[in-house]
Amino acid sequence: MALSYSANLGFLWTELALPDAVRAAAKAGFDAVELHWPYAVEPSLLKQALAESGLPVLGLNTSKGNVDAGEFGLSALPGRGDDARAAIDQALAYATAIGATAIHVMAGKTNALEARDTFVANLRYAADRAAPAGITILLEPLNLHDVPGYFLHDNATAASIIEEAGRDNIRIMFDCYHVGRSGKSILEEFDAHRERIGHVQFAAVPDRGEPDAGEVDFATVLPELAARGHAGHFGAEYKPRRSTDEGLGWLAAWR
Ligand SMILES: O=C(O)C(=O)[C@H](O)CO
Ligand SMILES: [Mg+2]
Repeated sequence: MALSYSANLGFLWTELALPDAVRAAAKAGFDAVELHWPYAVEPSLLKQALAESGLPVLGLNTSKGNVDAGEFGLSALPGRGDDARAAIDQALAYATAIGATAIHVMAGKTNALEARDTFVANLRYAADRAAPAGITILLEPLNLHDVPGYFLHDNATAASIIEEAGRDNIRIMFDCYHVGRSGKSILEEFDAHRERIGHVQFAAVPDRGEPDAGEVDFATVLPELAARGHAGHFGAEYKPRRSTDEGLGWLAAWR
């Protein structure tokens, strides 16, 4: 079975302007692109590059908030409802302008008692506004080594939050790197939450470099995830050890 790969342009070709990174991903043979925080780029420039390349754009993230204050997302932060909803509106407007099909609503760093209720309310807000445009809302557990204090750090919690939110267009962004870095089995976690998974990402564990090195044998794990039911793209969200182009041997080898 041929797998489809998406280039995460938050990490790949970061030396290029975003529209040129889209062109580089197409030239390298990727099937799609996905973004982190594209907001500084005029959407029409991105749209033009996407149209030229013929690649779909899968998703983007809501704003991190006040980075200088250490924020990494807003949607689970009690008392920040206006900012969280503004970030969701911004993401929806940008996604609609470029034709992106999903938005990762970032929870943020908090251990407040009201965090879960706050996150559920903001996810419902996002899902209800995204539904008419056919956009999926993603939530992503991040490992606590990389993002200490992040509210959402395991798939079981993500699944129960989705259940509680009660909207059909909310899914888990299943990042194999975060699962592996948390010391869990990628296949077992995938099986446990398969019905709720909307997108899959990957990178070497534990260094987050190219996926053809490290503790996880992605050359067999990714086809196994496809065989177990993942029909979508696999998002290459890794930090190249040297240049992006020098590290693309895996893409040709796994085709
Ligand atoms: O860090 C990740 O794994 C992500 O996918 C997010 O977009 C946040 O950086
Ligand atoms: Mg990820």
